[in-house]
Amino acid sequence: MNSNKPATTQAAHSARILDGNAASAAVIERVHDSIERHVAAGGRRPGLAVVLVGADPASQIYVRAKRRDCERAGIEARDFDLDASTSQETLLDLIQQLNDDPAIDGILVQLPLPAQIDEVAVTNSIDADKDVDGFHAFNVGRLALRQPGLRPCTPRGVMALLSFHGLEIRSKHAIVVGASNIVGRPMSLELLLAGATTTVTHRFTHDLEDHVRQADVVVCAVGKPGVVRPEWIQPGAIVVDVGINRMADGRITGDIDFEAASQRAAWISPVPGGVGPMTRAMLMLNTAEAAGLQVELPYHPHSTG
Ligand SMILES: Nc1nc(=O)c2c([nH]1)NC[C@@H]1CN(c3ccc(C(=O)N[C@@H](CCC(=O)O)C(=O)O)cc3)C=[N+]21
Repeated sequence: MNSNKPATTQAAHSARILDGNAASAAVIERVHDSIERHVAAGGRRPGLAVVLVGADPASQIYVRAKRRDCERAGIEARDFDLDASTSQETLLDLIQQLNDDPAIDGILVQLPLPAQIDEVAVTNSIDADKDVDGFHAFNVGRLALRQPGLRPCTPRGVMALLSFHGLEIRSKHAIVVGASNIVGRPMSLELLLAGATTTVTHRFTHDLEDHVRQADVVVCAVGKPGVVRPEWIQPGAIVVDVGINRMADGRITGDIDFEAASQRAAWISPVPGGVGPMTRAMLMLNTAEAAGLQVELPYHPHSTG
């Protein structure tokens, strides 16, 4: 990554990489092992319904990657590609069928949805026990109350990425930058449950710099580059970049200047190859768990006690 830089600079200051590709492959392998054992013993192969409404190019890329992950995990993917003009009623009817289908363990409706469809109505129409995205109000409530339930894939994936690299965050000061429904807010709950002292900043925060400067763990989920400046990062901090931004040349980059932040952080997640693959691995894990399987993880999860 820094191969065009002098080796001395690299050795003295470069952060270690939170390798999402390696961690994701290890998780998917364990999911696969668990499923193949289950199937060999006469069990039914877990099924995941992937519903895509419309042909948003980014969504198509993610959905294609999820289908590949299902093949690697041994999950049966059932694809439902609906026209962009699909009515809410038609989508709710499909979800009802999938809720009632015993061969389907997980239902994922790719977001964002077209404007004529109410995302909240759709999310809450999914059987909470098949809600492998963890977006249903029941599951968000269970997470907040520290009850067992399906958890949102990206925050769960961030915790798994930290665990996989042996990083303990209990009693550390964590900051979450961004407070969205699907990343920032559930991320703050995960960190809180793992015992981090957790600060959440968002669009109305005035003193972002001061908060970042005090953080041992920085999770950035803004969705645009440059909001968190690398010089604010405390030397030795753990930096997790959840942002995925597409540049003019089609390549993707995170929210944080990776090269500059690497000179200060002890650990940093790259984009691509950091949180993104973990989100997808957690989808496979959630689907196996929704099917009632126990998966032996390749790491010790953060204790939430
Ligand atoms: N119901 C629903 N659930 C989601 O989980 C969901 C969604 N809707 N809508 C869109 C976002 C986005 N998202 C990504 C997942 C993986 C990568 C990923 O694997 N990224 C690769 C690179 C992919 C590339 O090159 O484009 C990486 O970071 O290494 C990216 C984005 C899931 N989302």
